[in-house]
Amino acid sequence: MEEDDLAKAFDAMSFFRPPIVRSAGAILDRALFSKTFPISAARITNLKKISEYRTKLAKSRELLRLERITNVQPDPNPALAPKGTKCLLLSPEVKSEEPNTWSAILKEAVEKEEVKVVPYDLKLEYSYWTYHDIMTSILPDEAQEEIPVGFAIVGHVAHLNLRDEYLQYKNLIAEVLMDKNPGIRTVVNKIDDVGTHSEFRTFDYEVLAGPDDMDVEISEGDCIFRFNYSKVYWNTRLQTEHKRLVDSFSRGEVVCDVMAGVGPFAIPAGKKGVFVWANDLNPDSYEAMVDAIKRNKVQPFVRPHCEDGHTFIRSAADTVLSLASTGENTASIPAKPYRPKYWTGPPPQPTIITIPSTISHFVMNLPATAIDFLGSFNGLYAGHEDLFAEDQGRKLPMVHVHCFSTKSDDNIAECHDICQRITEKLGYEVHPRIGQGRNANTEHWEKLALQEGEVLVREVRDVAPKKRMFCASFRVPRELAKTDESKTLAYVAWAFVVSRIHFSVHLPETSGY
Ligand SMILES: C[S@@+](CC[C@H](N)C(=O)[O-])C[C@H]1O[C@@H](n2cnc3c(N)ncnc32)[C@H](O)[C@@H]1O
Repeated sequence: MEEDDLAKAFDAMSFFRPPIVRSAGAILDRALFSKTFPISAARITNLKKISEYRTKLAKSRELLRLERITNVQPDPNPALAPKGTKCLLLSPEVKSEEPNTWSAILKEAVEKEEVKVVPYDLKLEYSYWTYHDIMTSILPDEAQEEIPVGFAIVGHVAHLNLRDEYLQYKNLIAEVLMDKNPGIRTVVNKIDDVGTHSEFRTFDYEVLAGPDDMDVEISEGDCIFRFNYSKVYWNTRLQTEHKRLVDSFSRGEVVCDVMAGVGPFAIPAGKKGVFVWANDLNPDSYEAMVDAIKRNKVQPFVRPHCEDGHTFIRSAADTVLSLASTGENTASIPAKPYRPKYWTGPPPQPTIITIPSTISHFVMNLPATAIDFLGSFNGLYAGHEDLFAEDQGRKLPMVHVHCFSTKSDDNIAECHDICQRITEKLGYEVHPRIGQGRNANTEHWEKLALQEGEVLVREVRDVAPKKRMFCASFRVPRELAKTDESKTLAYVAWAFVVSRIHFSVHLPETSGY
């Protein structure tokens, strides 16, 4: 857009403003938002010339350019409109009574009697204005600076987290939000911090508009999930993290999702042919995950569990290992029902896939406390060390543990903080991966070739002004997988004492963090 074009667009924006209706706190009266703007229109006498004049008047920049309003309208004259006469809406600068405001193009068209410039009343109603327009018009001056715009949409539910100063307008905000987002039927406001309500990371809420119906259906990662949003954890903002980890798993691997929720890692992973041992302690999450497994037809790949993550880490490793001994280490994938019309051969056979005997990845997304679960990896494969002997070509599992830390520009202090916490809980000293870019591509763990004790700390998202969520990935150390727990407990106690006396980490000058 040219500079004066921009200026014109800006003028039009400031000309077409909704009426000021300072009724915050009161009932939303939609009728008060109707406003008539006296502008002009070019009546086109010959219908066939509409498109020609539309182009010409656009060129002379006299055509009205207003979002969501088409500039070809029925003629304002009630006698002509039914006959199909059309007009082109003009910019507010073009006045029907003042030919000196017309361009040469317009003047010439009028002289040729192909166009007549007539007054036009453009009526804009409540339905025209955006959420932001309406809130600007309703809220008092002191509340204009940060009009609430951020909310999560989970199915038909809009989830607000209003700041205290906006609570007095909460019902108005909710009503307008619902009016302006046709897919939203219920608006709720969070009334405490996630996690304070329950260990299952659910939240207390208040319904601001619509029915108290929290049964939602959502789609993520090409999968459908149905759950009650008040009973289970769901966060739309984790979509990228879910996809990132799922993309990094390979078909045919075994993944253990220790805190799986309703399955946003597990179900899409299953859909891509990854075997998933998926667990959540919350019975409602477990139920929703069972439903999602059926709904998305991933039964051969995803096995749901409902137990404490501390014990699940070990029981999952043991179960996967014992499958071969009981002959249950295969999955049967039904053949696709489609067959060519004249097929006379035998029905297509299911595909049988062998499930590996060891787990390739553990996912632990419970950022507030997941690091505390790391002790369970001690002795994970004690007595089965030969499984990971050099000649077996098998790697110890990767652990992807989510956690919170502080926020900084380079994440260096945070990487060390996270590694120190992992060291303490694991009973094995780990350190940040050196020379790794802050947000390294993790699609191929093999290519990253993490060394034993190296941790790749990846930023996930900011959760508060001073708090960031991370995902720390590392391979279970060989020593640790075979260590018996009594030795580890002694190490943890020793590490704890040492960390209280002195703990310092030096970052090599070449660090790429
Ligand atoms: C932050 S949510 C993450 C859920 C899911 N992975 C996701 O990405 O949406 C953490 C989950 O851990 C579950 N949880 C809490 N304590 C647990 C425990 N001791 N063992 C297993 N799961 C637990 C909660 O019920 C919740 O579903």
